[in-house]
Amino acid sequence: MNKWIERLYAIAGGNERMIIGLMSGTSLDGLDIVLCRIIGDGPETKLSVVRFGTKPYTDKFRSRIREVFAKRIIDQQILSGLHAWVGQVHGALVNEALNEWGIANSEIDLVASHGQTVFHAPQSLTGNTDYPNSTLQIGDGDQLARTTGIITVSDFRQKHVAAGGEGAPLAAYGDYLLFTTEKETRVLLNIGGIANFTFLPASCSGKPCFATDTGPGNTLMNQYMQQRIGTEMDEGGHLAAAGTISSPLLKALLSHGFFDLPFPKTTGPELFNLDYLLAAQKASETVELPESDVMATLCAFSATTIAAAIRRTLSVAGLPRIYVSGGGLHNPILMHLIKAELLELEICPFDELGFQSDAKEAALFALLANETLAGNAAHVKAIMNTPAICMGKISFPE
Ligand SMILES: Nc1ncnc2c1ncn2[C@@H]1O[C@H](COP(=O)(O)OP(=O)(O)OP(=O)(O)O)[C@@H](O)[C@H]1O
Ligand SMILES: CC(=O)N[C@H]1[C@@H]2OC[C@@H](O2)[C@@H](O)[C@@H]1O[C@H](C)C(=O)O
Repeated sequence: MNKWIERLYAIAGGNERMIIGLMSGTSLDGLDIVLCRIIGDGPETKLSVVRFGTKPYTDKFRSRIREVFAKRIIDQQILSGLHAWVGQVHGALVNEALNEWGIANSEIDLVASHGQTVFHAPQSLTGNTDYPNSTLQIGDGDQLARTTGIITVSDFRQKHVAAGGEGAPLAAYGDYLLFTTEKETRVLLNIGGIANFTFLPASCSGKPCFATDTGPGNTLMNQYMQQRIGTEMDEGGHLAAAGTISSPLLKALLSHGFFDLPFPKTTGPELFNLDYLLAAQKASETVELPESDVMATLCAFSATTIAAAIRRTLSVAGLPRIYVSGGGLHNPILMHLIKAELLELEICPFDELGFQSDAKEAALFALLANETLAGNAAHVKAIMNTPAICMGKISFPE
């Protein structure tokens, strides 16, 4: 028998696994690397974070990804090269982290890698029913397995798409296993480039959980800052704080049909980008607005759409408590606007749940890999309202 299949068989048959989860988000700040000890599986899962770190990307990495990121027309030679190169870079960063932590690669059972999303194309975005929903993550799992010598599970979103989903959000599964309680209805809001939340009704209510994107989180604000000011982000929301919200521009930004779609739904910077902003500015005759007013309006756009989406859950299972993670939590203007729109709800940082929020998304992919090894397709079906599936593709080092 192939010795790696034998090893995989032994890992799958055990009750405790050391799994490294990797997440690379749309903000391109770095690779989140979390080492999890996972005991059990399914509803019995116990996950603890052994180590966590974010390995910052170089400017070269960022600019190479931005050559293809969310663009419809690109150089295929570059995309092909990036797929392999990102796998190598991620593998090298895992090796570096393990080395710094004083942990041998041979102590790790699996790497669970999300990869880097470069294009997300649900039919709701493309309007083209000749093709199924699709989504593309690069950073090849074989490269990771070769570079680290560790069995790698990657490309999780494709099975969800193949089963009729949009490939996202996948967070609901891990959120449900780790953070559902009997009495408290919770909304786990993550404000990354795109904002999304998992609705977790108190288990005593018997209502189903679900996860959905709400629209832009930080992506539009970041893109505008990068183009107009030359900085990665509006640190502390200072520029937005200096401006005034433009009602006509906000109204034009809010007019897209995405916001009326039922849950669950997904989106990305393929829609929410500077062309989208310019079209809204033209439609509302606000092309000449000062930069601070545009930033104040973009901040209000994210806050309004996040709050409106959460408001739609309020009738389902009592008033939820909102736990916020993602970089948007560090933008005081954005948080102030969200709180102002949801005055009756308690809104607190996700870390209050006793779990480091920056490590959460990477840990969720470790957990999905754990389920794939355990063969818990039926749990996925029950929790995520999909057909019975196990997600991810398995790569051996040899
Ligand atoms: N101090 C701050 N002030 C303002 N904004 C901030 C601050 N810190 C982080 N952010 C915002 O959060 C972003 C990073 O968020 P995060 O790391 O959650 O994104 P991501 O994981 O790449 O996104 P996604 O979840 O969509 O893939 C930054 O690019 C910035 O827009
Ligand atoms: C296609 C894609 O990469 N989507 C990401 C992105 O980042 C936030 C939001 O958009 C969410 O839908 C998803 O990530 C999380 C981890 C998810 O799948 O749950």
